[in-house]
Amino acid sequence: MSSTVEFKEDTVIVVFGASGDLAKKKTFPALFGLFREGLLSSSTRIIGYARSKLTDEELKTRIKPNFKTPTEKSKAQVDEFLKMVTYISGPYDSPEGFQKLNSTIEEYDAASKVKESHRLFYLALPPSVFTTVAANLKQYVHPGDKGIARIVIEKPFGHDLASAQALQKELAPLWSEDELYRIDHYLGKEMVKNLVPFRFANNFLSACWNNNFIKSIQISFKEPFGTEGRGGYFDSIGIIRDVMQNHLFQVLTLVMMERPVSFDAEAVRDEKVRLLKSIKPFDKDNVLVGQYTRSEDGSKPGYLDDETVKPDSKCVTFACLTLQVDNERWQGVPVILRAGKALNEGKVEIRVQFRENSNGMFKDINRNELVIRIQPDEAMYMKMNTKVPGISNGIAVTELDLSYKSRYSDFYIPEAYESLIRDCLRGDHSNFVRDDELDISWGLFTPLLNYLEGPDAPTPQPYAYGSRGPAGLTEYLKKNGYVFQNRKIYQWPVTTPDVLEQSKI
Ligand SMILES: NC(=O)C1=CN([C@@H]2O[C@H](COP(=O)(O)OP(=O)(O)OC[C@H]3O[C@@H](n4cnc5c(N)ncnc54)[C@H](OP(=O)(O)O)[C@@H]3O)[C@@H](O)[C@H]2O)C=CC1
Ligand SMILES: O=C1O[C@H](COP(=O)(O)O)[C@@H](O)[C@H](O)[C@H]1O
Repeated sequence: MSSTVEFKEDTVIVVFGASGDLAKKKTFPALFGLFREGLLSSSTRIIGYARSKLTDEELKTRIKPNFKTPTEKSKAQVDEFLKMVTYISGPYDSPEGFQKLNSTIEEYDAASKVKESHRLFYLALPPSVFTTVAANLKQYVHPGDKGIARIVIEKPFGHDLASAQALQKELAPLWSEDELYRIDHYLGKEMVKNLVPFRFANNFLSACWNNNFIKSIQISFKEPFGTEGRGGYFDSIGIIRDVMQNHLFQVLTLVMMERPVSFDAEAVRDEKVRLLKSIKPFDKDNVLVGQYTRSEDGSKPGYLDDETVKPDSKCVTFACLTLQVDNERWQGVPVILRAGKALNEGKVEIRVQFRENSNGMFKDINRNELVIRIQPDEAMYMKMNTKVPGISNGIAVTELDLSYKSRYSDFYIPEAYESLIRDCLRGDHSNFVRDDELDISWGLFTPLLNYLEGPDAPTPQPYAYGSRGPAGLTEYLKKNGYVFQNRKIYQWPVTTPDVLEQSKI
């Protein structure tokens, strides 16, 4: 059966791990969001499944507070949506619950007289039970030739190359790649989804998107909070596994891949894989790692203050890596990946710096820089050198600015999970991770992680909670090709004459 069949009326969605945090904070609110926007049919049946003994009403009470209800109409939609939700309590590792689930779905299908059963299984579960649940679902709840089943799994897809391959080996005989949807929620973010159209639908960009014009690329993830409350969990993971190997690498492939032959999911993913294959092994001597300490004012704890963390932990909560893509388009362009927790702000952005203007008529002219802000407040701005307005002949830095808040104030931008669940219902794999992407990215990260977690690991540089990162950061960025713009001649949002006056030809 075709993988691109769209699931519409009478679809059954089962959320495993329904009693957990992810389901409560992301999965159910996303389903409600789709319903609210008219993108989920009211004949959909949603079944929560978990081990906890809960009634339908208890599940509903638990999930409801996280629903977004911006209008009076949407408040009224909550009860309507909750009528679609029921709960089954059952084990993950034995047949009973799965058999009950199957008979419940069969009853729904019979009542709605469906010709073909459409079942979406969402595993909001820890990796320790992924394969057990996947196996039981395949055996007891898959509709076989009576319908189509899709299964969504959440990261982590392994801890290193060997475990990722082992997970894949267990899943592959059960669920075909066509049925499997590996979520990386960054692929559902508006600005990330925009990368392909932005890059390939603008001819001027295509012409300069290469090493003849681009000097460096930086992809940066900053979070203003630490691991408070989940340090024990984070300790064996670290920031590189947590956000770089997955989220930032997904962004990187979309920024740097070649033009796919079409929007077809496999065409896009083939190009991502080709790009990944061109990345050179990381240079372990060109890595900056850090771990946060107590904030300067003492109000926020250091990483090691968490009792669930080993007192001598070398866990990396901040990392900066520089990689090279060894192909004709990108040879010689450093790509800096930067990620950290407990920093001075929350921000995820891509910065593309262009080569300096070679014309000698200007002095100290700034590089053009394209900033694509993924969050908060989606925006794209291109820093340009222009004449100071008025009588002056000075050159000033200003920006061509696309701020979504003002340009698209009336548009509804879905949450990442809404967008991805919708893609899954439509049978569109473009924004999901394919198995071979994992092999290559883990193949690149595993030697680096082995080094950082091995006997010769460098001690992470301390940085205070709430700072920009370790002291060596600015130097590191400079050494690897990112030039910090001259702040004296650039102000946002208002550029006043006295600022502009500072730069003259
Ligand atoms: N459409 C919009 O919303 C627009 C908003 N703006 C806003 O204007 C402000 C300025 O924007 P922008 O010029 O892009 O600059 P940013 O303040 O975002 O910083 C530019 C870059 O320089 C780095 N940096 C910051 N301080 C230093 C330092 N002391 N030494 C070395 N590197 C440093 C930043 O790293 P790090 O992140 O670590 O600080 C970042 O990579 C921002 O608040 C931006 O959001 C500008 C244009 C359009
Ligand atoms: O996967 C993860 O992502 C979040 C950041 O997601 P965002 O959508 O809020 O940017 C991060 O906090 C978490 O540690 C990580 O596991």
